[in-house]
Parts: sequence; C-alpha cells; structure tokens
Amino acid sequence: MTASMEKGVSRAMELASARQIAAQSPPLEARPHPWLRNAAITAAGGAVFASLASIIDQSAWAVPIAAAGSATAVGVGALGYRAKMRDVEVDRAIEQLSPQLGLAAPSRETIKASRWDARGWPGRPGRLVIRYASAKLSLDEHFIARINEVLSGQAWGEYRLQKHDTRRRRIIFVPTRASEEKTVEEAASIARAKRTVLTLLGPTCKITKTEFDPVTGELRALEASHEVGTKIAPSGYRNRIERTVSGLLSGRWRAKWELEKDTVRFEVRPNFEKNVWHPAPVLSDDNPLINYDSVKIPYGIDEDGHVMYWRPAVDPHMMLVGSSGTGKTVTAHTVLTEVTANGWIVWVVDGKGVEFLGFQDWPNVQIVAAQIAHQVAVIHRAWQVMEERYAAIIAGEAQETDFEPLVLFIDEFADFRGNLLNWYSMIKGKGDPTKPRTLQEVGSIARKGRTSRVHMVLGTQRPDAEYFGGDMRDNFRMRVSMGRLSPQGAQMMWESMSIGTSIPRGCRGRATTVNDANDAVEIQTYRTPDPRKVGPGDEGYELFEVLRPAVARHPRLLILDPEPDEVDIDKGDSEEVELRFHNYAMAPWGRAEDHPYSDPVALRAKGRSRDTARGATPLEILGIYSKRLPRTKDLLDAAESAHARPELTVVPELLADDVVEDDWEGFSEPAVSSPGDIQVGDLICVDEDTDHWAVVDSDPGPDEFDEDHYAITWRGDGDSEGVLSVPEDGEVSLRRALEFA
Ligand SMILES: Nc1ncnc2c1ncn2[C@@H]1O[C@H](COP(=O)(O)OP(=O)(O)OP(=O)(O)O)[C@@H](O)[C@H]1O
Repeated sequence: MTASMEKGVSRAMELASARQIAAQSPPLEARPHPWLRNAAITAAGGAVFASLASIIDQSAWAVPIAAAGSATAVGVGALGYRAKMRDVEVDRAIEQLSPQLGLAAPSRETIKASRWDARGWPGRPGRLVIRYASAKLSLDEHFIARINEVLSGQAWGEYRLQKHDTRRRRIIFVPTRASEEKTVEEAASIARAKRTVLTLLGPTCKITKTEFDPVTGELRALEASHEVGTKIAPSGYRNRIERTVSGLLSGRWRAKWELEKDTVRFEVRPNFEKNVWHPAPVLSDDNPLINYDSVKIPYGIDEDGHVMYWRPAVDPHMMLVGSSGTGKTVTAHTVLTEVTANGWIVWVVDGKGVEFLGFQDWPNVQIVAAQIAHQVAVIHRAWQVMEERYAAIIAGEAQETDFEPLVLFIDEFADFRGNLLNWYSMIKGKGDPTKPRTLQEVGSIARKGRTSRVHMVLGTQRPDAEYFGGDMRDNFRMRVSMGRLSPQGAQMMWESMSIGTSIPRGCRGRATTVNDANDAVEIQTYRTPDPRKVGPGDEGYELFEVLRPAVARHPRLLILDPEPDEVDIDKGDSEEVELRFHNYAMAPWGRAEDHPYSDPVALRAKGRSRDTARGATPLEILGIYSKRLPRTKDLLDAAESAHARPELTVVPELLADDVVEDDWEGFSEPAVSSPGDIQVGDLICVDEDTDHWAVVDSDPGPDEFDEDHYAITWRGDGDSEGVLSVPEDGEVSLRRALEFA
C-alpha cells in the first residue's frame, strides 16, 4: 500500500479545512498594544509623586503613594495585556471567518466582539456581531452552520445564533446558556458532525434535529433531510457516508435511512454484546397441542437488544449455516432447549456424532442418532410420521390440530450426506435405487412437513447449490448464517454478494438473520452450554437448571437391531442374510426403559468409561498401546449391542482461544490491485505497518472529500470498521475469496 493510502477520512477532512485556511491571506496586521509602556509610565508617575511627598515634607505619604503607584502600574499592565490577547483571538477568528464571508482579505469590520465575561483568561465575548458584504451568501443554507463551526473552533466555547438580520447583513451570536454549554472539544465535534453531514449530503441537506446524552452532554444523534435520494440509492454510497461520519466522530456511529422520506438519522451505535447467555425460556403453556401456533423460539439479539425469533407455525423449517467454529452447534442447542421447553418432540440426526450426545437424556428429546444406520432410520420414521398424518387428513380422520409437533434436527447435513452416500454404496443391493431414499425424504419433509407439523432444523457448513437449490432452499425461509460468509455463500443464503460477508471473525456466535421486518440484520446468538462439556462449577452450568424442561412429556426411544427380510429356504437362500437399506430404515423402535442393555444413556450411567490414559493417545487406535498399561475390555464390552454407541467420553475439543486459525483460509495469496477493481468480500490491507487486514463491506466509490480518490469501507475481525481513501491510480494489497480469484 502506498503512503498516500494511509490517509483516512479524518485526514481528508483536515485537508478540506486546511484548504480554506490557506485561502485566508494576507493575515491582519497586529494592532498596537503599548501595555508595557503604559504600565511603566504609571509606575514612574507613582515614583514621582512619592518623591514629591518627601520634598514637600509629607514623607509619611511617600510609601503608600509608591505602593499605590506600583499596584496601579500592575493593573494597567494586566488589563493592557488582556486587551491584547483578546484582540489576538478576535483577529484569529476574523482571519478564519474571512473565507466563509467571501472576503479576499480579512477585515476587522467583520467581527465586533463585546460584552466580554471575565471567566477564564482572557475571557470570552458575550456577543459577536458579524457582518458580511454579499447578500448572496445568506442564500446558502449552510452559511450559518459554517460560521458557527469556525466560532466553535475558537477557545471560547460554544455559540448559538441569536439573530440573523439579512437586510442589514448582520448576524449576532451569543454563548450557549450554561445548561447547554459543551466543552470546546465537544462543540468542535458537533460542528464537525454537522459539517460532515452537510458536505456528504450536498447543499440541499438540512440538519433537522440534534440529540445529546442527558448525563454526559455528548452528541448522540443527528437527523437531516436531503434531496439526494437518487444519489444515495446504492447501498455502497450510503455505507461510505455512514462510515465517514463514524470515522470523524468519537464512538461508532450508524445511519438509519428513510429512503422514501429523504431523511436520515445518524446515531451512536450501541456496543454489540459479545457473549449473551441464553435467558430462561418464557412459556405460556407447555402443552404442544395448545401452544403450537404461538410458539416462538428466541435465538439471539440484534445490536439494539431486539430479540430474534423463529416461529415454526409461520416458517416451518430453520436453516443454520456456518463454517466450523462459528457457533452453529451452540445455536442449534439453543433452539433445541427452547423447543423442548415448549413440550415439543425432538429427534436428532447428529451428523458428527458427538455434538448432541449431551442431549441424549434431555427431557422431550426422544432420540439422538449418532451413527449412520440410526440416522437413516430417524429420517425415514419422521417422513413416515409426516406421510401418515397427511394421509389421515386426506381421509378425513384427523386434522392438523390433532398432531403433536415434531422437530427433526439434522446437524452437519453435508457431513451426513457424504457419510450416507458412502455407507449406501457399501450396503446397496441388487434392485436398490442408485441413491438412498433418505435424501428425497428430507426434501419431502421440507416441502410438506408443515401440514403434519413435522419441522426441521438443518445445520450445515455451506449451503451447497447441489442440494439447496430451488425448492429446497425456498422451504427454509427462516435462515441464520453464522460467522462470515464468502460472497458466493452470501449469494446462496441471502441473494446478495455482500450480506453476511463482513461479520467480524473474532466474534463467536455473531450471525446474520432476517428480522420481523424482513430485513437482514447482524445478531449475537445466545450462548447455550453443552451438557456434555460443562460440569458443576463451569461457567454457564447453572443455566441448565432454568433451561431443562420441568416435565418430560415424551419417552426416550431407541432404535433396535434391524430385522432381516424373511428367508425363503426353498429358493435356496443362504442362512446368512445381508441387511439391506430398507432393513435399516425400517428398523424397529422401542422405549429406552425397556432396553437398558441397548441404551447408551443407561450404559453410561453404569460408569463404563474409557481408561483416560489410554484414551489420551492415538497409540491404542493404532494397536501399539504400551503393554505396561493393562488393556481393558471396556470398550468392546460397551459395544455389546451392535448399534449402541459404545462410548460417550470424547477427547475434549480445543478451546476456541487455543485454536490458531488460518487467517487466509479460502483466500488467495496477496496481490496488488487498483482500488476500482476491489469487490465486496475482498480482504484488503488497511495498514501496512501493522499488517492489518480487513474485509471490504461495500462497493468502492468516489471519496466525497478528496477528488480523484476512492473511498473503500471495511470491517475488521473485532468490531472495528473504517474507510480507506486511495488515489484512483494508487494500489491496494488484496486477497480475494478463492472461488472468485
Ligand atoms: N453464541 C455464542 N456466544 C459466545 N460464544 C460462542 C457462541 N457460539 C459459539 N461460541 C463459542 O464458539 C465455540 C464453537 O461453537 P460451535 O461448536 O457451536 O461451532 P460450530 O459452528 O458448530 O463448529 P463445528 O462445525 O466445528 O462444530 C464454542 O465452543 C463457544 O466457545
């Protein structure tokens, strides 16, 4: 990156005002201020009178006269010096105001400062009368604001307009009242804010309102009307304005545009919470037959604290997308705990096999399928429930309100799909279709599930066009994308190359979703502890008490061994019958309490855990575990049922902080690009010295403050953001998402 690129917006603003200051030549000639001479004459006069007193034999008066003379001399000197300082300050204001008043050279006729108050040194004028020559100036509606900005930039505090007499071309400013008085710095920042907004939104812009923090007195919001609706229609332009205003004022600012009304509100952005623990579920009724229509599942909050909800009766299925470590599973756990608190049935297909183990004995979770044969069975049975309910409605034997809702969670759908296809290729028999029916069943639930109250929560790393195209995608209107999306992922998820592409990577659980107004918004998802990983004394543990449903309405279930097809001995079939896909899909189910030896929860309760030392090393898996440690048969024993998961103790996951992420995964090697070629979603180096890279979050466009420059808005990995100004012929170091490189 070139040195000129490091110039940010604030520098552009400084330049803009520097240009004006440069225009104010020549400076005023200093006024004569003989304060030292006057003080000396006064002191000398005192001395003369003191000596005269002695001569005329009144020597008792000599000392008092000498003292009074000295004191008067000091007073004369101080007043004279103060007058000089005041004149210097007024002259400086005159010089700075001349360009605003359209004068080629500053003139002392422009400002008359009077009614000085003695607060501070050398005091401040209680009234400033400003005269201007051309009536044309007053036609510019920013005229007064600009003058006020210059006045606020002096060391006198803040002023307000008292009177503008356009006929006599005279403006009177007085200090703001004590109650509304701001520090010089605050006043300057307010003036700068107004000025920035006026500059960015053009001469038709009017500041209509300002709001201050009642406690600190700081500017909190500023509203404006404008007539540049067409110009600001592209979101990139609005983004640049927002970021420029934010860069110039203290704190993070955002803009709320009312495009139809041609108004905008700039306001201080609330701080986004980084960790929001899942609040206790709010329930009206936990009977699923009664609460069905009203259930809303909260899963996070936006930056203003508004809660985001999934309403299954309105949007039947939910899709959670996000790459590894973004918080997808935590959000799925949030949804699961809410769904079960409402008394709804939950079935889980745990694509990775370990993410939902902690919920195996959670009330109202009937089954957690961790291995592929069971997962196929769970999906098939959910599909069967749907079909039979559907058939019952068609036959007039039932109606929707008769059905208890069932939510099928499929976590890590892409992993599951891959495993399924592999597994199917191994068990597929003669006459079986080329692809397992399971995938069709998922599609079918997505399309028809709502009528029979069979819902899905589907999590996956990326929404692949191959299986989320067309219908399938449209049936998942409730979507959450966790973490930062690639531009292509954003197109798939949000039909926009930019939505969700600039989520800061350093903020776990940060996501994009759609709010009730159907706008895409950034949210912080709730954090729900995982019962498998969080034990007594750990952070979040006490939450289980409020999250765990008080009543288990639905019994835990197990998938039992599949039954082979009946053997036709007459036809000479061998006694060894291979299990086929349909045998697994139709495997019988039973209540967990009736099958303690197949129940992983019961087995775990019996305390069959792996020898920890043995589990810590991969040597055992390689079959070369040290003979010095006794080899136990626990693991094998635990697998006495062919399909029960033998082990629930899993080597702990690395903590998020321990993971050294590859910052550039999915991005190209750095290359040099011209600013006009930069796209939303590119990573650019915003500071060469610190090697600070950030993601571009809107299309680059002309820099309103600097001719022949591009302004590029960016967001960093934390909650930082900014705008980079680059000359049109300058260069930017860039990494592009690989699918676009
Ligand atoms: N909402 C959240 N608030 C705070 N921290 C979170 C949140 N969600 C996730 N995290 C942190 O991020 C870690 C990873 O989350 P999670 O396991 O849900 O990711 P994931 O997207 O499912 O990843 P993977 O696909 O690898 O399982 C969690 O262990 C937790 O420390």
